[in-house]
Amino acid sequence: MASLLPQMVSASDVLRVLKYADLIPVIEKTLGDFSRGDGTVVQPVRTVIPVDQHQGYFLVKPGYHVAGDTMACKLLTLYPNNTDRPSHQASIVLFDSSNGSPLAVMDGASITDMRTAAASAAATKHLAKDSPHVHAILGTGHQAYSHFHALNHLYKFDQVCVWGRTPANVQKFAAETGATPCSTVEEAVKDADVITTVTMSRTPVLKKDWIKPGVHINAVGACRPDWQELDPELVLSSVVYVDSKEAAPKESGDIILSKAEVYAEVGEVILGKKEACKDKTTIFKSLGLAIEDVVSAKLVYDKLTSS
Ligand SMILES: NC(=O)C1=CN([C@@H]2O[C@H](COP(=O)(O)OP(=O)(O)OC[C@H]3O[C@@H](n4cnc5c(N)ncnc54)[C@H](O)[C@@H]3O)[C@@H](O)[C@H]2O)C=CC1
Ligand SMILES: O=C([O-])C1=[NH+]CCC1
Repeated sequence: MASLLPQMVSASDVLRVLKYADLIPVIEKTLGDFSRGDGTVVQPVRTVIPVDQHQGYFLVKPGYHVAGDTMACKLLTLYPNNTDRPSHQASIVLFDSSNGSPLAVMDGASITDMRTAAASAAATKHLAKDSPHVHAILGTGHQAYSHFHALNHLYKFDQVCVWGRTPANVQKFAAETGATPCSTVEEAVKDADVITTVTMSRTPVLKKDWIKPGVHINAVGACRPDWQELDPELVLSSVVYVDSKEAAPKESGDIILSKAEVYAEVGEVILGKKEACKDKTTIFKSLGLAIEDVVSAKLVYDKLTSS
């Protein structure tokens, strides 16, 4: 009988084999599969358990890609106040769906960083005006780095601007990436064609008056119903796309508190079922889909087992 012990896959294994050239098209297709609504993807809205006595959250995210016959579950902790370790830590268990055996336990933090940025890249491809020149990144944490690399994979920006609340981290990010350090949000976004918000803020950091109309915004932070990254006036004056129409009204403070209407899932645009309103300001409100973790884990597993 085959060994039932799953293979352990470290962050360095993930980073060695997972490349945006492979991942972005896989995530783009998966966002479309998710929005088909025909059972291709089976994925409940995630379970979030508040760990109040430590100001943390425990998230459980199972999913099954029926057409790809792939199933996995991500277990993620979100501890916003961590200082001696990352705010997001995770493991993904990939299963053999034909017999239920666990195939691998993978580092889920590295996969989360990359698959989230790949989803934003896919959304940007469909919702931003062609050939954007300037990308502004608000935040300097893990997602700031992954979004820098994923969007650079897609576009040759003339400039990437970065703002963060901690000046030393802005300088570090700029030195490591070549981005332009900015001391205010306004300075970072004023010429931007694409804006990515990847902060842990619970109150709006980006205002409507500071941006050029017609920009595309990847709103990646603020994953709790009472957390916001975007000024409600900005949300209400934009065309709002989400990853999941089921999750957004339950989880996104930017949508719930502004009372904005969701126009479509980005997957519906990818499928050609809904319009990409590129002449307007567009927002992709990303909350993160379990199925993104499932297909990314499968990609990692296939790469590792074929090499
Ligand atoms: N949509 C999705 O699929 C995912 C979303 N996220 C979210 O993206 C955001 C960034 O995640 P990571 O980069 O992994 O976190 P991180 O902990 O590595 O970085 C967080 C960044 O936010 C900044 N920050 C914290 N409080 C702030 C405030 N009040 N105002 C402005 N900046 C503030 C920190 O200085 C840091 O630059 C978080 O909100 C996280 O929950 C993370 C993973 C997946
Ligand atoms: O999808 C995900 O893994 C997360 N979304 C917000 C925090 C983590």
